[in-house]
Amino acid sequence: MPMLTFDVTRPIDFIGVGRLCIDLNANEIHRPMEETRTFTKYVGGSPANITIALARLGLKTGFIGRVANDQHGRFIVNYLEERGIDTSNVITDPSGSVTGLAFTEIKSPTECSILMYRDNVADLKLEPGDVSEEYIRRSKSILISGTALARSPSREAVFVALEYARKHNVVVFFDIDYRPWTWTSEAETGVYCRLVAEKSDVILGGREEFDLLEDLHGTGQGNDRETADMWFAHRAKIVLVKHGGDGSTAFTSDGQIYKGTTFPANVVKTFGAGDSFAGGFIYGLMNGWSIARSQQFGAASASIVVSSHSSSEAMPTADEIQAVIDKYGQRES
Ligand SMILES: Nc1ncnc2c1ncn2[C@@H]1O[C@H](COP(=O)(O)OP(=O)(O)OP(=O)(O)O)[C@@H](O)[C@H]1O
Ligand SMILES: O=C(O)C[C@@H](O)[C@H](O)C(=O)CO
Repeated sequence: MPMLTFDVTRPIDFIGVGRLCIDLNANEIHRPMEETRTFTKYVGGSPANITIALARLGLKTGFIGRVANDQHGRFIVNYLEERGIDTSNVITDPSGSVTGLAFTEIKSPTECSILMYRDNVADLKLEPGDVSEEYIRRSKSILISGTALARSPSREAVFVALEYARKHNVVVFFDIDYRPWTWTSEAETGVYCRLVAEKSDVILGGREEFDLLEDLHGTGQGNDRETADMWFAHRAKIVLVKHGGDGSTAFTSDGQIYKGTTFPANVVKTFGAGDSFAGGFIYGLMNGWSIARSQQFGAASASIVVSSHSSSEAMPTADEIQAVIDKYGQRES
């Protein structure tokens, strides 16, 4: 198995980069948004959720991002601090931007959708000058979310973070995290995500997301093996393709394939699955576990989060995840 090398002398385990937002999850589940009256507020944004997952698992985490200078921005920073996430590199944007909102509709356990409000959002105001080389140099790993590439100056800030990560041997996780709201076109998404994928050590995405990087327009028609080989020709050591309720497939640059199964869940909603999976999977890799065990840990974590109302708030502890694995057995295929 190709090992990722995490520098154990670094004081920070993991830094999330990009989106800090608010999720407003429908309280009246099994109803369309048109009939939904009340929502519960949680911290959201995929890289925020993954960082919260890893903090919950006990890693030393930090974040690089911008929040709006409003009550929601302060809610987010306070929440991260309560969770033990270092916010010294979270900047309050002074430009009058707003906090990104994700309204979630839970029509049925399988029919969920997200409605995002992302005009003039603070997270995309992140500037290259906000990214501290010293901060990144102190971390073992960083996570880039594809959505942070959707607009300048956040796009340039991501490339600066990548340069520092490469320079200081910081492991780069890239989650394609495609959200159509913030991009101008699929071609634009493909171009910028490819540039980051080429420089990343571990790439995570759904089949449709990888298709966008291969000019297949998110059809779900691409071939996982060919996808993996495309990125192994660059820098990647692990390519993980997520397949929803069908599990995931991990490819490693030494030619191995690992099929990850799912754990039983009382599904409330499907969103949050990818972020909780990523948290558990990254945690396993950072502990030096096998790919199969890391995938299993991610899948068990996801089974807990899809059975809950929130994404961030529901991120489980290592004991809670292990209890699921113990209950249902190893479920490796
Ligand atoms: N219905 C489910 N029941 C149990 N586990 C699930 C279910 N859906 C997803 N998972 C687990 O979560 C992992 C990631 O899910 P998925 O492929 O849906 O990610 P995603 O598309 O990034 O999710 P999201 O909806 O959060 O964007 C899967 O590989 C699986 O282990
Ligand atoms: O990533 C977002 O901005 C929304 C998330 O916080 C939400 O919980 C979700 O979609 C998770 O998949």
